[in-house]
Amino acid sequence: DPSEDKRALLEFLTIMRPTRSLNWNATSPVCNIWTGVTCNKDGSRIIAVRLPGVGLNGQIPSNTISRLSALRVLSLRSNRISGQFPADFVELKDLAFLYLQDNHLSGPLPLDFSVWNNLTSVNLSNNRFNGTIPGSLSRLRRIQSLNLANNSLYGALPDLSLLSTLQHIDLSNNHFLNGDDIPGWLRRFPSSSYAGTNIGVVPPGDVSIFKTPPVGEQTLQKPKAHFLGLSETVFLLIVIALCIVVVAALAFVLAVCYVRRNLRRGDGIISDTKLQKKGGMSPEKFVSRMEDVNNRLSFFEGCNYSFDLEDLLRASAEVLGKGTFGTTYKAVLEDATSVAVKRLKDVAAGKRDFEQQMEIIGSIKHENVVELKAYYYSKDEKLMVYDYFSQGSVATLLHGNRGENRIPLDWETRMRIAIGAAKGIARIHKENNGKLVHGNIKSSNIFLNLEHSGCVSDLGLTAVMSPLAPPISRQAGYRAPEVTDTRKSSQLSDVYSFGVVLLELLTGKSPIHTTAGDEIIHLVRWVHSVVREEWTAEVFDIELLRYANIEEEMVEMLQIAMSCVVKSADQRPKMSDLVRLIENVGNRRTSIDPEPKPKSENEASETSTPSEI
Ligand SMILES: Nc1ncnc2c1ncn2[C@@H]1O[C@H](COP(=O)(O)OP(=O)(O)OP(=O)(O)O)[C@@H](O)[C@H]1O
Repeated sequence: DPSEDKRALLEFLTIMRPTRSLNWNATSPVCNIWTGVTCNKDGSRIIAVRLPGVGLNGQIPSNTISRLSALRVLSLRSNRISGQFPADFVELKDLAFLYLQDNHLSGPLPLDFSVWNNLTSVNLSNNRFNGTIPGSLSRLRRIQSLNLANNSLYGALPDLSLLSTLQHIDLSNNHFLNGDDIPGWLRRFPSSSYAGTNIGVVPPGDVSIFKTPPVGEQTLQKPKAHFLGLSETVFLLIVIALCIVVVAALAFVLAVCYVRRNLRRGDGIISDTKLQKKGGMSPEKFVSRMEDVNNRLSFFEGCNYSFDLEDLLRASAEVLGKGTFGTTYKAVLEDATSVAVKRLKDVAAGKRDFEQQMEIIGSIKHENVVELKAYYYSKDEKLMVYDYFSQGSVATLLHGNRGENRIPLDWETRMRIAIGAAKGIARIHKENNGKLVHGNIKSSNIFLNLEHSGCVSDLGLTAVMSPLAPPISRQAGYRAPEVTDTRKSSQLSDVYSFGVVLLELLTGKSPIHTTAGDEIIHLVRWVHSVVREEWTAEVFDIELLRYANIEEEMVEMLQIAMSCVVKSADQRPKMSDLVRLIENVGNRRTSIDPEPKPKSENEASETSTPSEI
């Protein structure tokens, strides 16, 4: 028996107190009996410890695991391990596989990865790590898989171009990772591996060109930076206009000097009036010309905004993100009003059809549908204006900031999001004689209204977009199977996407995420497989395990979600039925226990699995 390794693990066990029995007994032989432990051939050392989802709690005590100096595999995934990355893991020099995903680890990543030069696969996803990604990762010459998704890492990416063995990387949903361009080495991986980051996205900041940009730096060469700069055509027009004004002013000054000189000489030929007629356009005329070229913003009835296109052009703008249909900006107007402006790309509809669709969308006034306030259509630009939601979307609330300052989304709020979104979508489905399709339901298109209820946005755009536009991978996790085949969305495909959002609320996982084998998988498929194999609490978001008396509701909601994501569209429930079903789950609770309370420490560690209910 590896007695020294055994002692180290027993010390680890005493402090971590797993909720599942591991059969780790001081008197029993480690190599044959102890759950999750593997020894080398002669039984002299422990080489693998695999303890996924066994209810380990708290910080890994120092000088315990680190004493297993022959360890090659360490999997402590899906527990409730907190604290920083254990500094003494540097002692584990032979480590090749490290799985610490789905825990509550925080703080920076280890600075020097080169101490583990055998590392082949690292998964630290779904934790609360923050700080930058260390450049020392580039020295892992055997690394095949690196997963840092769903943390709060920020800053610039190090150059990992030397990692020729790397086959899989996932950096997604580290919202503050940035970089103007996608580095060459990252381009060989699918875009889902850096979705939800700012890599390749214009950095947030003031990008309005109408605030006298330094020409040549932020103007024509960098079309991305122009947004509210609108199109290059409009921008060019303004530059030309300014040039003509300057030339006209110069001509005016020269002419005045010339006339004055002549007058002084007593031989004045041209009067001031003549000069003005000759001098071409005055600046005022330019403004009115511009107004002719640009249509105005079309506001919907009841909208209390008083700005116009010019105000919007002058506003400072910040990129919120790039989506399927274009880029969304936060624009702050001179009176400090903030609005969200969606700048559409690949619009196929002509002006008339576009306006008709906008009228349908803008006519929906419902507390669970984000109101379209205004739109703009010109040959080069198509804009949509909404209220700005400063809290961010449900996607941000669920998967965003997982660091120290994270505010967990409690069960009550998740239920309100689900009911609100269901009502909003049901309302949309009634529009246009019951034919309107949302077409893009996902958690980044759901916000919280003033009552903290779900509120859906970004509807009805598939109808005006080019069907030839390339499918966006970020939509993939939400797309019903029939939409992948036919590229046509329907109300029943909306139900499928809504089911995925429900699964997101229940599991806390993104629709495309990584699992134990470090393979990118589909949330729907993952939930199906877990439910098929065993009803484990692993399906539910660890954050939800803090709340008492919600297991039954979670299971009911899981069943509702599963009914939405069935393959065959006609077996899915209608949105109106879903509203009733979800309300029933919520109502039953409010009549028993109005506010689910966080559990006491003991209760939390004894959480029953759905099969035990
Ligand atoms: N009204 C709004 N207030 C605050 N943030 C918004 C608003 N509308 C959109 N956003 C955020 O801006 C970002 C980009 O949104 P956008 O709708 O362009 O793309 P998306 O939601 O990621 O994808 P898609 O285009 O498929 O909907 C998202 O993070 C979204 O949540």
